[in-house]
Amino acid sequence: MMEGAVRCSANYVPLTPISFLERAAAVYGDCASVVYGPTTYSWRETRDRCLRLASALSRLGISRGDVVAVLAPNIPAMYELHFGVPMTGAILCTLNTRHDSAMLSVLLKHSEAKIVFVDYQLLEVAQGALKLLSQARVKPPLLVIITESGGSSPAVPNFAASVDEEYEILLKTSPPRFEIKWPVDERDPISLNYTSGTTSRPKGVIYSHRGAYLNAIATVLFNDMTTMPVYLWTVPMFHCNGWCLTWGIAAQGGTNICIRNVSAKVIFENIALHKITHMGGAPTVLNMIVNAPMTEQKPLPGRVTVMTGAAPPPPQVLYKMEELGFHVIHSYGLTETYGPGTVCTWKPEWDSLPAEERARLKSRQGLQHLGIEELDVKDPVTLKSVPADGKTMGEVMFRGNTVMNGYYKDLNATNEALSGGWFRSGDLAVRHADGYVKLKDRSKDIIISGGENISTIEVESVLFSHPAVLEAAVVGQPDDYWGETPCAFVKLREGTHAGAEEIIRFCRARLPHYMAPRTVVFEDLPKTSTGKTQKFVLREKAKAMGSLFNKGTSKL
Ligand SMILES: Nc1ncnc2c1ncn2[C@@H]1O[C@H](COP(=O)(O)OP(=O)(O)OP(=O)(O)O)[C@@H](O)[C@H]1O
Repeated sequence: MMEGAVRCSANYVPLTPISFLERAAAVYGDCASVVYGPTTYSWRETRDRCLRLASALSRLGISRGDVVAVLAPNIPAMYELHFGVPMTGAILCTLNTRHDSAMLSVLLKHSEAKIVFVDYQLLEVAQGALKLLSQARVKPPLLVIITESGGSSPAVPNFAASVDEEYEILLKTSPPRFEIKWPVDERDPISLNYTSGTTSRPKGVIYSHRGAYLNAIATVLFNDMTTMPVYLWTVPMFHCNGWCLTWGIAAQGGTNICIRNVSAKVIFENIALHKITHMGGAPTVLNMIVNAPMTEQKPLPGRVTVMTGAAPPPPQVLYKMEELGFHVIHSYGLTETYGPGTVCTWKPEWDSLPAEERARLKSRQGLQHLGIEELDVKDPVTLKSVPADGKTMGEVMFRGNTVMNGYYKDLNATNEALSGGWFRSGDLAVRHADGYVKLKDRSKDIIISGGENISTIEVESVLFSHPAVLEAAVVGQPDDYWGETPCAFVKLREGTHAGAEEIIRFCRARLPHYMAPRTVVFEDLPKTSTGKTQKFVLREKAKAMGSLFNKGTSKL
């Protein structure tokens, strides 16, 4: 340290998003913080409720380092837990609302959660998980139910017999006087996020107060969120803490519009009702919006910025969103990068390009946001950067302050993921001449046919441009001659028709012959709750169909 410099509480405070709430209550005290149906809280009330929650938690025995889990949709309690739990020094573990009892019991056991907060509509699945824990002689966590009306919800028959506490009653009976347990070190854990489990068993990703603070700010900045945004909660808060905007909205004193279920109708209604300025959604949500029947669509009251990510957005969908007047921001990241890690920063000189070209440029994943020091596409063995030629593929790697602390109880996996001083994403990409990164595939999804790499994302974007195609996913089908051939799973728009031959012909006219699907299956696509297609399910199906070569068609 330079002579004369000191480090003390006057000039150094560990970074934590808890500060966002403290400031929001001071600066935006009377402004709406959380709206849910007829209920509206102000920032002062939200802070008061979070402090009550923290004092209730400590009364229930929660202290620094404990894990508190929650299984709930985007309701006010879910939002409050993002502050109330860290205020006690504990770690918030948000569970995926689509998990079954078996998976929940695995995650509850792994996380060693002391308490689990459960929305009343998810009580049965949670109780199933607790029963499995008891059967395995693991002490189940205390169950706190969240009802809609302070413990007397008729939707929960005799809940008193099956749960330990009720959320609103806990809040009512706990004083708002609570001495916040600030992080001792800003690297202390704030949350535990299990990955979506698209390609493997979920891994417990540890977020720190510092990383959460920085990623929330970076995300607010690249979403052009000025003071007091009105944010519609279409992204599940359980997914990377709502892409860190649970905390980010507090940083800007915004209003959180909570909704229990997401549909095009609900989205358009809420946008009009609350004058939404920002929202987010995986490409499947955007697809839902652009395909909404005219009767459900409503004119936008003003500029609505939509952050998309979690899966590759097809240019066609981006194009249609802009046509409807939405301003789309494309970001890419992983649970391990606190959700958003990149942004496809828009350049003014692109404004004058044709709409389709603009969508193509925007479908690229872009470059690192402010919280990430460096993003690179590298050879995974030599760690050499690939040339910016738009062709050479490498693995996307991240380095910076918004990369996870590690995987909970899995040091080997942590060391592997962070080896060489970079976080290895497992995603394959190229770098374009302007430096922007374009994802080609997950390394587990890429198809290798006759020694050539086929980017399933590229084939899917061609399929999406077919007027009858609503959704599409491409996987490798084992083939005795080629190794693998592309197999497309397609869901058609209602009221349209297209046969397999036509789809194949359409792709062959727009792609090199070897990249066009050889097989087309028409059916609904299996999805995770975070909007990703479960390609492993489709791969199994394609495998079960057997090699085309044996059927004498593969050499076409
Ligand atoms: N904008 C995007 N474009 C393309 N793909 C994206 C984008 N954003 C996220 N992804 C994909 O999502 C992945 C991250 O997903 P997430 O961390 O939610 O869990 P998961 O990878 O689905 O789960 P698991 O690791 O258990 O399989 C990225 O590695 C990438 O493949």
